[in-house]
Amino acid sequence: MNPKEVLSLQSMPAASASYGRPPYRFIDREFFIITYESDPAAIRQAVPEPLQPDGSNTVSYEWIKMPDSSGLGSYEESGIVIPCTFQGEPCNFVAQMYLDNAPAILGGREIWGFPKKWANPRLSVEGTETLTGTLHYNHVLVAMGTMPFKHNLLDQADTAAAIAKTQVNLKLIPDVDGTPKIAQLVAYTLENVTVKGAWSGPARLNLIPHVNAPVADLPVKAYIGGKHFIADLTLPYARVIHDYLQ
Ligand SMILES: CC(=O)CC(=O)O
Repeated sequence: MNPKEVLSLQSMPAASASYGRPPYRFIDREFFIITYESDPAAIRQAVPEPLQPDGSNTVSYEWIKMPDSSGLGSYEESGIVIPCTFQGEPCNFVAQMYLDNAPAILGGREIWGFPKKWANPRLSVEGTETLTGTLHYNHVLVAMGTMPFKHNLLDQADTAAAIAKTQVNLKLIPDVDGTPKIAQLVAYTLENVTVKGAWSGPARLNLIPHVNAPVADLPVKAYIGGKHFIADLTLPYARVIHDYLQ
């Protein structure tokens, strides 16, 4: 391999790329999102400056089922998103993410800086009527959410706008000597969103303390509600909005 060939490689390992080249198109991506009030001090601790929590004291706990994801495969994901502002503009900070697909973990961390760890999320309709999300970490249940199945229609244009809200990750990559090599806030905006169905309803969420999957560090104080929607969308490359090393 000559240097030009090295620089044209998609990703490690050189012998076989771990993930396809973005942008990634997701077909029938199914979301279950429970929004709740949490502890303002816990939210402030989880959000890296210069991002600011948006003052609502809310957190969204998510399950996402992705049966058809170009460049990645089929997988499920679960995690925590915190509504914030960056320089006064609204965005969502992705605080924790757990999933069961190696290409999506590797590509997600290496390109966008998603805070991804391996675990076993599941989104399903249990007992014919209850939309149910679970997250197991090392075979131990750490999160369970429930919502009635498709009770109230949600506006599809509002849902598409919510999906296209700017998302922000904290990308951290150490250098070979252990010092930070990359320390950035990275933003991206989902594109070409087509909402295929969207529903709302009451929801309940149980978060269980676990040191390696600390979802319960953002405790539930009061429920706001649940949303369930299915959409096609594209994840493009990202942009750096803040560099901690400059
Ligand atoms: C590649 C990705 O990071 C997309 C996702 O898993 O949400």
